Amino acid sequence: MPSMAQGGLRNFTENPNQLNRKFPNPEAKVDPFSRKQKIAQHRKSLPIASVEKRLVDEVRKNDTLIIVGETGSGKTTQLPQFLFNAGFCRDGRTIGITQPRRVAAVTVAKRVAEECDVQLGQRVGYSIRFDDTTSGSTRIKYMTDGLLLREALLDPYLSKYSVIIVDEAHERTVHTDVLLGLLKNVQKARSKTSNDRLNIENKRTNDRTLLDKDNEDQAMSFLKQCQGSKFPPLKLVIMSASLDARGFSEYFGGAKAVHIQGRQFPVDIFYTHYAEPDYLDAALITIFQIHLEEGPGDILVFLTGQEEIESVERLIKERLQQLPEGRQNLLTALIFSALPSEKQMRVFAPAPTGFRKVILATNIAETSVTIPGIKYVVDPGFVKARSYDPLKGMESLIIVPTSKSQALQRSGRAGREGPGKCFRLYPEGEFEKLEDSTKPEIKRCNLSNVILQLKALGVDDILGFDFMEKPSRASIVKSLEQLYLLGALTDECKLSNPVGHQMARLPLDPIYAKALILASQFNCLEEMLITVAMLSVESIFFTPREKLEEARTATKCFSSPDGDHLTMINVYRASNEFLEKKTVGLSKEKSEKILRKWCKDNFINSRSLRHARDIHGQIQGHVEQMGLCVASCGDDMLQFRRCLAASFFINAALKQPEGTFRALASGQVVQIHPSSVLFQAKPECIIFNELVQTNHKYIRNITRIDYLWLSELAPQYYCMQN
Ligand SMILES: Nc1ncnc2c1ncn2[C@@H]1O[C@H](COP(=O)(O)OP(=O)(O)OP(=O)(O)O)[C@@H](O)[C@H]1O
Repeated sequence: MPSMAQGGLRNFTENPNQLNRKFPNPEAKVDPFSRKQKIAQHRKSLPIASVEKRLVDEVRKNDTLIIVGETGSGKTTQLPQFLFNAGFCRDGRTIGITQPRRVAAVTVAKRVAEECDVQLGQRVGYSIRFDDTTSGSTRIKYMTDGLLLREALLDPYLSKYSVIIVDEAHERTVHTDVLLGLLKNVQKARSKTSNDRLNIENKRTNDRTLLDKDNEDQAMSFLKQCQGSKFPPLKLVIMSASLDARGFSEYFGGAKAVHIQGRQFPVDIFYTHYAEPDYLDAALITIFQIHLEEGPGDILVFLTGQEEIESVERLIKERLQQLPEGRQNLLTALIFSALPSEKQMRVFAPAPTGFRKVILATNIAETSVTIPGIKYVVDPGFVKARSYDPLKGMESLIIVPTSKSQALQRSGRAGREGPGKCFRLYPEGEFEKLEDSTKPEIKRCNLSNVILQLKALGVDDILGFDFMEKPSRASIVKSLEQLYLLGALTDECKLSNPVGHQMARLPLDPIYAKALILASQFNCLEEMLITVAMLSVESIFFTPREKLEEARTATKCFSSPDGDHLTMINVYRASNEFLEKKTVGLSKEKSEKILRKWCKDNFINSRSLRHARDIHGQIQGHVEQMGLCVASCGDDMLQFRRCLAASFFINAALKQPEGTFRALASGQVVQIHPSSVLFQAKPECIIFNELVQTNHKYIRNITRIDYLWLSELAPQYYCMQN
């Protein structure tokens, strides 16, 4: 391999339209302030600080307000504090701020608590799935958009909120879009209840004689219905650095949009001269180029997923060893959604003195977060996105170029504490060709989860729901059909009782929620809990290219001839046995260390396994709360495979004469992924969980089943087809 100096120095062109290049470098200043004073000073210096009064006035005057301001201008951290100080929580109500991602909700809440000089969980807190730090005194609450949707199930008027701020609305996650529609309804309902209350009360006091008995009764019954719902109108603020203000304004009936001018620090943007044939290699070279040639500051690199991140991490470590000892001071830190939260938080810890940190991240670190120390961003320009084919009912993940607004958000992660640099690994001309914004997720995903939630919220007419951008009729109909086939909906398209309601309570994809419910009837819920947990993480095995044979031999002892689901159960159980035998009486840290070693010896990805164990515990809590019976089928794996067939019948496939498979639902020709334990065996009939589209259509997570089980266990589908 060529040395870095010879091998791959990239030439970058600098974008002539850099922003605000004249800013002084704050690192050069000696800071005489204490941390508290420093924070106060920092807050005053944010561009948003100069428009505090105007923003508060606009929120007072408008029920819905759209705020667009540069990344880092202070929207997320400051606006809630401005509104709190202006009295928006005076009557005990709360300001809610939604984020598309958990990590943003957590880190921003921590930062704002520190800025307010309060303990997290007091005035300022966060609430995300499985982790709630709020208390009765929380008035500024950061949360994920999905969590607010779940709150609406219990409190349809969202009565405890005076203001809801939908942050990073440009991301247009499916949850954001559903939330926007829902918030519009809540706003209407709340202004109706407050107007009606006002009208009725006015009538009762001013015109008592004109109010006949019936009307009075009606009015009283309405007031009773609204018991506890003396709601002031709900204020709604939509924010982002890069959203299409006009589209949002139109959706909210001509809502006002305000723009906050200015950014805190400049970020210089660089492009490559030519297109890069291998963006991972280009990223690697750029990382080392920065490390060897640029001044101090950490590096943030955007990659598309766990596998890519882990392979770049390995390559960095290998290449570091080729550098002289004094230049090996580069540490890696990883962040992606399948990583447990406490591990994700590690990227926020400063690098030890004398070291530079390189953070390898997915788009989880793209918006809202401030990672202290980041001065350089490396952006290859790709993202893994969901894609859905409603005709085939198939969802897949594909790697696609980012949009302009994503590129802008990524570069915005530098320049938050001082001037920064962003290296885009594509030519400037390519940037111009990118889409302005990302296609809303609701237009490219399976909607069964969303529809289940809307039904549980009492929205029955899904086709008539006021989406900001309506998903296609075909995908709504396909998802309704899937929910019906899973037994979540009745013939009248209402949520079924109890199955539909139970499914809506579980924070999982409907197909997995149903699998758990079915497993309690098949007496194999213990096995299904493990399966669902293991399916929720990225690849459980870790197969380095150079140790392929060794890995194959080591993992053989877990392999089940029946398929990947049973193999996963074997791994999980083996790890349990190992922990029980080897770690009795040891501290948590020691046990974890020993388990990591065991994973390494067995070519198991210890991160994925730990995460699966975590998820397992959380889902088990849910199913126990719901009163499902957690029993094991013991060694009767036939029973478990029948349950898999009953659960995942929509994803069944039959072997074709030439060794490929035909998915029964869509008719697509697919191939077993080489990572599957059934890659060689190729049984006659299988069910699978995932379709991955690269140059081939691969299916993963596969179990062998008997073809006849399909019509026996899923007659609603297979008898209908014949
Ligand atoms: N956790 C943190 N640690 C250190 N500084 C922080 C932290 N969070 C925010 N800041 C500082 O506050 C500034 C404003 O952050 P904030 O998230 O409010 O901006 P924003 O306008 O919402 O940006 P974006 O659109 O990128 O989310 C940042 O540029 C950074 O300087």
